[in-house]
Amino acid sequence: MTKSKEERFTDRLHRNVEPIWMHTHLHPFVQGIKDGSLPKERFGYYMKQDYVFLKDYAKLFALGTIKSKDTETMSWFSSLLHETLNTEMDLHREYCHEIGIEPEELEAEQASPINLAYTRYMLNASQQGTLAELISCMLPCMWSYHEIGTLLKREAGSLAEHPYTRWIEMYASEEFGALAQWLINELNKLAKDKTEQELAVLEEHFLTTSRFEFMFWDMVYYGHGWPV
Ligand SMILES: Cc1ncc(CN)c(N)n1
Repeated sequence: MTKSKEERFTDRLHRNVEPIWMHTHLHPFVQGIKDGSLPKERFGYYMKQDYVFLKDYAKLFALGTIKSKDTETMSWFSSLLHETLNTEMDLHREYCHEIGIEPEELEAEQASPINLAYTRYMLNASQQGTLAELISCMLPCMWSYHEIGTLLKREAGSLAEHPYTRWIEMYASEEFGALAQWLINELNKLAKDKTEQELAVLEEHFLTTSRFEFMFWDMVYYGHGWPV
């Protein structure tokens, strides 16, 4: 009889959030990207809010270098920071340019309540906590987007005339997947020395930020802003 493969810590994390991620994949905003039916103005609002999000999200990678113990780990975080600011945010700048959103408008965009709550949660937990806490906060962002991109690429059919081809291609790409995979591997390494109590804290961060991911899609779809 073959021995079943040992479960990694991130398998456990993924299993716990599967219902949330499934709802995320089926969210009308994500489905609208897939079939191209999402109105350009809605996509533009998402691009602007996501740009604000990424400005803060990128700071987590800088914090990652501060909390790293060796130059190889520092170098990975520095690549993640560079890719986010230059490759991923270039996509946002390009889409905004095409939609007619001026660079000044993009730079001046203010975070919606959900956006603010999500980034403040991650920045706070990452500043106060360990490197493992930092990665467990940031991981649903990278991992769930790669899953979504991969699924959409498989399900969308021809992307030749599709309005959101570049978005799908970026998040489905091997390059993006490799960055998410590095974070997964790193978290599994760090988890090996943790007590069950410490693992439960990591699990909580992963669950909370997975919920925020869903709420972010919901926010850009329905346009939830400040009530007054
Ligand atoms: C809200 C959100 N989550 C994740 C990603 C992928 N970096 C993103 N761009 N925006």
